[in-house]
Amino acid sequence: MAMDDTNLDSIILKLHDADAVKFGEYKLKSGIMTPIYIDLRVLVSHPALMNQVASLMYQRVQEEGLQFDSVCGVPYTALPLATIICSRHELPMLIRRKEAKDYGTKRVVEGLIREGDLCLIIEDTVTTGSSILETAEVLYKEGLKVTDAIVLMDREQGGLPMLASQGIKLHPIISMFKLLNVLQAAERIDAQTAQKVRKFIKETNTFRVKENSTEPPVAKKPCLVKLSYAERAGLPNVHPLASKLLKIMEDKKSNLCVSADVTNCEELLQLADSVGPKICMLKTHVDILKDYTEGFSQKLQVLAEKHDFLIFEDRKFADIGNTVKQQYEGGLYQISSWADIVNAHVVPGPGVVKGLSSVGKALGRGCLLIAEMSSQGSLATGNYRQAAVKMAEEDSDFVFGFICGSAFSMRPEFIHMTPGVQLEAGGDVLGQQYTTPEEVIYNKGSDVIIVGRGVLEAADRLKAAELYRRSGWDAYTKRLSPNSN
Ligand SMILES: O=c1ccn([C@@H]2O[C@H](COP(=O)(O)O)[C@@H](O)[C@H]2O)c(=O)[nH]1
Repeated sequence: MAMDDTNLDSIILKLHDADAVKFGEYKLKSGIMTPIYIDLRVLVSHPALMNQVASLMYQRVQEEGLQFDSVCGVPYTALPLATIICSRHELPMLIRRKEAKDYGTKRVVEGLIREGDLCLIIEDTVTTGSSILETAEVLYKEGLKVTDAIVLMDREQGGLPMLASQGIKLHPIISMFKLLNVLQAAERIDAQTAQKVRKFIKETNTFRVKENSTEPPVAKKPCLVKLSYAERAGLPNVHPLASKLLKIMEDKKSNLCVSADVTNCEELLQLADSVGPKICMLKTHVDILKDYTEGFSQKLQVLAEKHDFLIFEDRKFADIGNTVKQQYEGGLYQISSWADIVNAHVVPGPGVVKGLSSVGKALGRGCLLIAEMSSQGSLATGNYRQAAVKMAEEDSDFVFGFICGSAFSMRPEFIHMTPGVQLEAGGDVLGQQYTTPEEVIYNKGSDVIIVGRGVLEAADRLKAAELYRRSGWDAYTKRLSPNSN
């Protein structure tokens, strides 16, 4: 059975009959209101149609000549589609859990996993492509490769080029414009409705291919962050503070955070004023200051405003929710009143984020989770990073990134920041380990370099900050260049 237009048209009309295509006012996952909603969950009540859809999807797999070792449906709507395809054609299937069990095997992907196997993703509807990316991220972490995804319905709002930029080629069966044409021709909708939806789709494209780029979006080797900081700042799900930081980084051409590990307020303020134009963020350890006063944090905020950088208090909260809430808003330092960003260990579990969020969210603050540490012998290894990702995804209205050694989240709205950076790789006598800006930003795909002693111990701190800024920025522009992989 070839996928001819008549067959496709008849499936579109059947989907409309089954109420899988709805016109009105609906909210998308991104929060945007849409005049058309595709609800393929209804397919489970229409087994004949479900079978036809699964056939169409498999037909596409064959037409494209896709080679793969296993198939994984994006939970939950695409799961029965993947099951039908795998059962009919005797293909090994993987099931991605949305929530890892906290008993038994604790697996996030069920089925036989062999390192390096290629997995084909099956999805019902694509808008921005973020759900496919989330599933691909989980599969990557299990050691699998993902290069292709088959989707029944592409809303044509940027998912295809966004996924291409991340190394995944999307194969849509039905496009939004095709759907509208068929429904209009069959007089299921009038011209005005069709036009309104077309206009909406055109105006709400969530991904822009770089201007002056003549290249079509082609599938590249999977790369975590091929988008520019500016592009990521405009993503629909990005945290407002992450968006602000990404814009600052783009405007100031700086992915440098200076770690102001000095012990008196005046020196810290002088440092902030001096290196301010070179940095996107200043990191503090307020509890090492000998002479902290409330006036100090006010002056620091003035400097942050003057030089356009964010303040990150590296407090590393690590207690139960009720305690961190008090540590964050109260005590001597009243951190929540002046620090844009704080961070937390994931050891206590989600309560630590909930406690901090109960104070910081309303103030527009944000949080980073410590997924890895730069110190020798750190115990934050293995599943630890995965736990941090899960916690970040559950509270992404407050958590917007990670402290880590390399980028691992496939969600471009999360920011990765890496400490332990100097111009020469090495370490100190107390177990700190250093890598270079090039390694961190270009090879490891992280977004921000955090530099302390590399700047603080230099004879000329401003000159050193400029060296690190340039080094970090050059590595970032190299990463974005079309020839890099
Ligand atoms: O894993 C981590 C987490 C935080 N840090 C902090 O970053 C700076 C690094 O200072 P350097 O002088 O550049 O070594 C420091 O404030 C640490 O507390 C880290 O190093 N590693």
